[in-house]
Amino acid sequence: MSQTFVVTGTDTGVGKTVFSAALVQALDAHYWKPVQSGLEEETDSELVARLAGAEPVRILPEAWKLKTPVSPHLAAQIDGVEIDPLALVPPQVERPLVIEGAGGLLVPLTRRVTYADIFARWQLPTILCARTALGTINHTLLSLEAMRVRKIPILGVVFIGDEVRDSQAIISELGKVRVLGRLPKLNRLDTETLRQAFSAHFDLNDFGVEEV
Ligand SMILES: Nc1ncnc2c1ncn2[C@@H]1O[C@H](COP(=O)(O)OP(=O)(O)OP(=O)(O)O)[C@@H](O)[C@H]1O
Ligand SMILES: C[C@H](N)[C@H](N)CCCCCC(=O)O
Ligand SMILES: [Mg+2]
Repeated sequence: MSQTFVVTGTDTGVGKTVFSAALVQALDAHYWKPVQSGLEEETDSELVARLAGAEPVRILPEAWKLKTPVSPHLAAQIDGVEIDPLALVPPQVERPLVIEGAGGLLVPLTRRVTYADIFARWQLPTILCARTALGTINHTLLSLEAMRVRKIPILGVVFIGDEVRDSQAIISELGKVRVLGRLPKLNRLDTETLRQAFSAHFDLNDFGVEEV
């Protein structure tokens, strides 16, 4: 069976979806956003489809699509529904699968359960997306601690942003974590620039693919 990866982050807006699109494109993978909160603008699934050039069959339907761009637990309450954490089971698919959480690690899906609890149950290789900007050392090390205390399998950290060499190094050293690569901020964000950036900054061997 092909490999499934979970993409989480140190915060909302760090670049999980853009990195997910790059990985989906590189692995010719499926993408799944179990819970989408905020439907006014382009959804994460739509962004991945567009940036990865993925045909519709590769984009798996969200389990919950919630109107308001807030924490999933509140977005569900506003829509008069409740997210059932036990219903969040990674689909069995032939291709590799990239699953994106929402916001950062400890984002609540209900008033009792956070995404970290789900990732701990899934026991899948989990990628932590982090900014390179000031503040990321604390956010990233805290997120790694939260992952380790729950025994969430950590594949590594992906930095998103301009290079900040010492922040990246101290996170790797103190966090005792592999840096999978850094996705630069792209002035023009499209399928081709994303493909080139991923190819230049990441090694497919780190994602279980033998590079030929
Ligand atoms: N490498 C990049 N180059 C250029 N723009 C980027 C890059 N990564 C992210 N962005 C931009 O930053 C914003 C946030 O990115 P993204 O939607 O991927 O964050 P996220 O972590 O998935 O957020 P959410 O928690 O809402 O899912 C978007 O406008 C996106 O276009
Ligand atoms: C709406 C946003 N785009 C994400 N889908 C949800 C982010 C939840 C963040 C909750 C919080 O950490 O305060
Ligand atoms: Mg996203």
